[in-house]
Amino acid sequence: MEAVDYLAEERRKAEFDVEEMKIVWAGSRHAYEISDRVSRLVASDPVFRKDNRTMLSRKDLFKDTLRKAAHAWKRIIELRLSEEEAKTLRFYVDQPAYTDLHWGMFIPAIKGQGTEEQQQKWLPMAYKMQIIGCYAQTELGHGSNVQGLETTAKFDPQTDEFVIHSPTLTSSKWWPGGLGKVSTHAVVYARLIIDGQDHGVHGFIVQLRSLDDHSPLPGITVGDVGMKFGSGAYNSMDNGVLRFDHVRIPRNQMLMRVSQVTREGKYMQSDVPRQLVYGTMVYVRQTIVSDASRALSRAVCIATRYSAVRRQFGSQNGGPETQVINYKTQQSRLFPLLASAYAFKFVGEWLKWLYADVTQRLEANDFSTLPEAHACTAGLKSVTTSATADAIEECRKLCGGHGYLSSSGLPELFAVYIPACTYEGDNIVLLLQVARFLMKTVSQLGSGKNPVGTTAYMGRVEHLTQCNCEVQRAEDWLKPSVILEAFEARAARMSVACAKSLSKFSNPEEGFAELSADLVEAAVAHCQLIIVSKFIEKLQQDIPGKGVKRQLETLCNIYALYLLHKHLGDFISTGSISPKQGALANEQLRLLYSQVRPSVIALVDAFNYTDHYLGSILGCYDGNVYQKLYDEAWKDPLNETVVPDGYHEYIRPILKQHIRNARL
Ligand SMILES: CCCCCCCC/C=C\CCCCCCCCCCCCCCCC(=O)SCCNC(=O)CCNC(=O)[C@H](O)C(C)(C)COP(=O)(O)OP(=O)(O)OC[C@H]1O[C@@H](n2cnc3c(N)ncnc32)[C@H](O)[C@@H]1OP(=O)(O)O
Ligand SMILES: Cc1cc2nc3c(=O)[nH]c(=O)nc-3n(C[C@H](O)[C@H](O)[C@H](O)COP(=O)(O)OP(=O)(O)OC[C@H]3O[C@@H](n4cnc5c(N)ncnc54)[C@H](O)[C@@H]3O)c2cc1C
Repeated sequence: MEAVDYLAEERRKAEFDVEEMKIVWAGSRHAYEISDRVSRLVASDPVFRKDNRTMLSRKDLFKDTLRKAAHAWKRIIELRLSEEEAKTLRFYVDQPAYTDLHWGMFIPAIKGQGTEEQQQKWLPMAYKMQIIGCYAQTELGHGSNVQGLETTAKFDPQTDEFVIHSPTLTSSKWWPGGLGKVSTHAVVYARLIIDGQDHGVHGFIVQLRSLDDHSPLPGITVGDVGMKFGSGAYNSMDNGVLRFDHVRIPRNQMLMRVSQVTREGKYMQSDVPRQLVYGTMVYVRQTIVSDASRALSRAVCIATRYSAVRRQFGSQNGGPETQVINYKTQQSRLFPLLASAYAFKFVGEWLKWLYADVTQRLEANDFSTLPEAHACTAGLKSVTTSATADAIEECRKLCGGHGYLSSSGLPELFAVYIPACTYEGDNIVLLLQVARFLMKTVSQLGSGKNPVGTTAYMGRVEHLTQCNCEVQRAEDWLKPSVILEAFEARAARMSVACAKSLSKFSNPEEGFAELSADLVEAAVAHCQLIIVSKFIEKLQQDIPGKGVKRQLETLCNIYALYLLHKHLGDFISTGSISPKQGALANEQLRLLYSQVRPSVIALVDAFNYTDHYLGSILGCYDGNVYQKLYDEAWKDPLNETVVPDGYHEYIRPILKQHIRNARL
């Protein structure tokens, strides 16, 4: 029987060229071709099957992950995939694995913090996966506060070695992915102690397991931290615990780009800033922003397709009921998330550029843009992951009861995604970093140092703290300059207000702690301004394809006005806009929802996700939801027998108790 395309009518309504939009979404025609080819390759390979994942026991899931990783590596070599293709393959295989930490943190840590000599020694082995590494920073007692780590690395001048030791229970390394069962090596962050003097936290390459039989080396206790939230999800990862009992490593295994220890035990600092020890985190935070748009677009694709298929109420004369996507409440919850997926995609692309730029500068010993890169990666990681985690849960609710089924794909997506709000820096802790950067920027205004980059708007602070929004009619909100000024005024005024409040404290640190909730809000306002402004900048590019740019303009306006509506309190209390203008923004937003409505299915089709990747019956391309849900239910192990196991022990005796009672 031919599959019916329940969404075909929706697709006919699209008001733009979806094939061209696929290229915009992918970033380039080249990226689109890679993504399209690799996604099909993964979907057609039985080893990469994942529909049974949430049913597997932890041990089986872990073994399945090892099998997939080994198979992926084999295919990468056989097909001679480029780095971009390999990363795309990892994305579509869609299962967290030790390889993420090996490629995503261990190798970048050596590249960013190792000397040329160290890179030449370690990287070839790591690239060939002859050694497998992880990133062992967090401890049982300290994660956010990196300076509070307790593991020690004491220099022994007699043997020219460091002695790595876990002095307390709380110094046990705890959480590193890939550590629990797989990694042979780790970059371990420990306090460098020379001659009793503590030089702070540094990175060290430490071998953990034998390359012959995988057993832990002497002095090393290592294992998995145990089951995590949800079924399937992040349980494919062996997050680990690790303790050192006076483990010795050669001196040349301290990562020495930032600072060095000589044979004589002299500590030397090069002219690169100490903060480069944190450089790997900057790199990963940047990748996490792009990942946010992927996770969000996936949830939105599921909820949008299902909302077009699902009907409730409104039947007239026995005709079909209303598609739930036509309810204004459904639109006002869903369409901003669709717009956010596009917004995060574009800001992720920009952040990738910013990171490449700062890396190039660092290589030329220009450290001037490092603070901004840190603030942008920290802030955007925080804002996009928090919004995405909330959005996935909203998408589940948008799918009603069926969203709660594992086969909707949403519960597992939520469970696997939410730690992104915590790992690579707790989102609040990271926003406080942004706030510090903003307060520093405000304090330097008028000192002759003009703010640049994402804080350039602060250079117009006098205007921004006094300007009046020019909106008089709802359509005035469609002007990018009006939107930008409202967001700039809000962000500038919130930062300036925090700076003023801070100046009243004699002890700035005390003031910072006291005002931290307001500071976090100012940081969010600044980050949202960046996202809005990068979306607007994207639209200034030449974007080919019938109707493509127009759709993106609509999405950009939806994103900005949705934020404005959501944070109306900020905009009005800072006087950036009036209550009347807030109401006009909301009026315009409603019109935009109606405008985008005909194209929403095509807008999620533009993500070009295979049914394999989506992993959702509710989101399948053909929309044949009910038949698939019905068929899937019968595949559940509980339905393998008509009468359940345990009937004779536990159900029958209860059912029969009235007979016994009657006999008594
Ligand atoms: C089965 C499938 C298999 C398929 C296989 C296919 C094969 C594979 C092929 C290819 C695959 C490719 C895959 C790649 C995948 C990549 C994805 C990677 C995913 C990783 C998943 C994530 C895992 C999570 C890992 C972690 O969580 S690691 C631990 C993270 N920890 C933190 O983030 C800790 C947070 N805390 C801090 O960062 C700091 O403590 C602090 C909060 C910043 C405070 O620090 P400190 O006390 O030192 O600072 P301050 O006094 O506040 O600041 C001092 C100054 O320093 C500045 N600063 C701070 N940080 C930085 C920084 N990072 N950079 C620059 N500057 C910084 C700060 O601003 C201050 O400046 P000042 O001018 O004010 O002095
Ligand atoms: C799935 C997963 C994978 C991970 N992988 C790795 C890995 O590969 N390698 C690695 O080294 N680590 C890893 N981690 C650890 C991770 O980086 C830390 O958990 C993270 O940095 C948060 O630190 P924490 O757990 O100490 O949280 P805490 O700092 O204890 O946070 C607890 C609460 O305190 C609040 N808080 C903390 N400090 C402040 C402050 N200054 N002001 C206001 N509020 C504050 C936080 O907002 C939060 O609400 C992983 C964690 C998870 C969950």
